[in-house]
Amino acid sequence: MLSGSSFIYTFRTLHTRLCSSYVKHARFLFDLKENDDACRQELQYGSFYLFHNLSPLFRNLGRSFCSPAVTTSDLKKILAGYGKDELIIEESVLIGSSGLGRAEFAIDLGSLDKSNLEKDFSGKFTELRKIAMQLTENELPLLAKAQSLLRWHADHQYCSRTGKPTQKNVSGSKRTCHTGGLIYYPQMSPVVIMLVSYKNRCLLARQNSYPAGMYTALSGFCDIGETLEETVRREVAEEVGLDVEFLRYSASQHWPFPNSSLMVACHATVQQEEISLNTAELESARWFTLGELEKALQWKQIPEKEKDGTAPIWVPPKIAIAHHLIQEWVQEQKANLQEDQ
Ligand SMILES: NC(=O)C1=CN([C@@H]2O[C@H](COP(=O)(O)OP(=O)(O)OC[C@H]3O[C@@H](n4cnc5c(N)ncnc54)[C@H](O)[C@@H]3O)[C@@H](O)[C@H]2O)C=CC1
Ligand SMILES: [Mg+2]
Repeated sequence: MLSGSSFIYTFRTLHTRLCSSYVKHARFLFDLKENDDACRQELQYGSFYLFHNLSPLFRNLGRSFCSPAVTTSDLKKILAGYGKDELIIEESVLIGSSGLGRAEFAIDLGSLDKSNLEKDFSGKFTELRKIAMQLTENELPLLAKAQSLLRWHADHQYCSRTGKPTQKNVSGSKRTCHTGGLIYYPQMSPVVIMLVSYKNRCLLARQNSYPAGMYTALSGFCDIGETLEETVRREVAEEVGLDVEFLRYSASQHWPFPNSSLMVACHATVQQEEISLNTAELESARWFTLGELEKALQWKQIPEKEKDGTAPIWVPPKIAIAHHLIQEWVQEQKANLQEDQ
């Protein structure tokens, strides 16, 4: 067993090692983002995640799926067959770096024939949303980032001031309108998601577009000029007519569906039970007990309807930050109950 001081030493050494590799990684990516020559050079040795009209390529591995990272030389060989090797520079975006310290890129090959590409790369281009629940915790954020960045470039081909085409830098971290001297950077919309609670129950809601039986935490886009705290208070007032008393930050998540949002998750308490539902926004909202939520969290896939046609209550899957908030609240309630015993 480690003594106190050697434990601290080991922890510090480990921490330093982790930090220095993290710092190296961050500086490496910073250089590639800012320096076109360095990024062009790295494009020779990187790996590529392939997309077709924003759908990533997947290979079926029997019980799971993976999105293969293709090397530059393999990609070059195949693109040369289409007479399109220049796409590597024109269309690639930098999305991260591998454990081996090589850059990772994403490229959308939407201008080429989809079924031929699927044969060439032995996979299928599949909508990310359809397959998201089957991906690992590392794979989904990387593909979500890649898809969001590729979508942003596809949607920002022209300058909104001059109407002239914009040019991507090599890494794809920005686009420039050289006529107007304007630079555009990829954007995410800030969204708050809050699990409102009152005493020992919490509030979940559903919109009529949600799948049957699914309830989730309240959420809403930030209006321009608002702080996150103001958005939480306004959205809760707008959607269910309650006044937030206390707010506690929990975590955040990049959410690519349907567009790139930065989800900021928190717990909020209110001092009033009576809900006044805004039916223009929500189909239903109600208070849930600990027992109901424990049950709702147990579903690993969308539950079948009951014989009488009613849908069991379920909550978003683990990939959604709403799941994390609900899970956190359940753990806290259980801990409170244990303390009271
Ligand atoms: N990852 C997660 O756990 C969850 C993610 N979400 C995401 O949060 C986002 C916001 O959810 P809602 O409650 O529907 O928002 P909301 O309550 O603000 O209502 C949506 C409406 O806000 C307006 N709006 C204002 N700014 C907008 C913008 N930048 N982009 C799009 N619409 C804008 C539109 O009229 C839209 O119909 C959605 O994209 C949804 O997918 C929602 C719940 C769970
Ligand atoms: Mg909302």
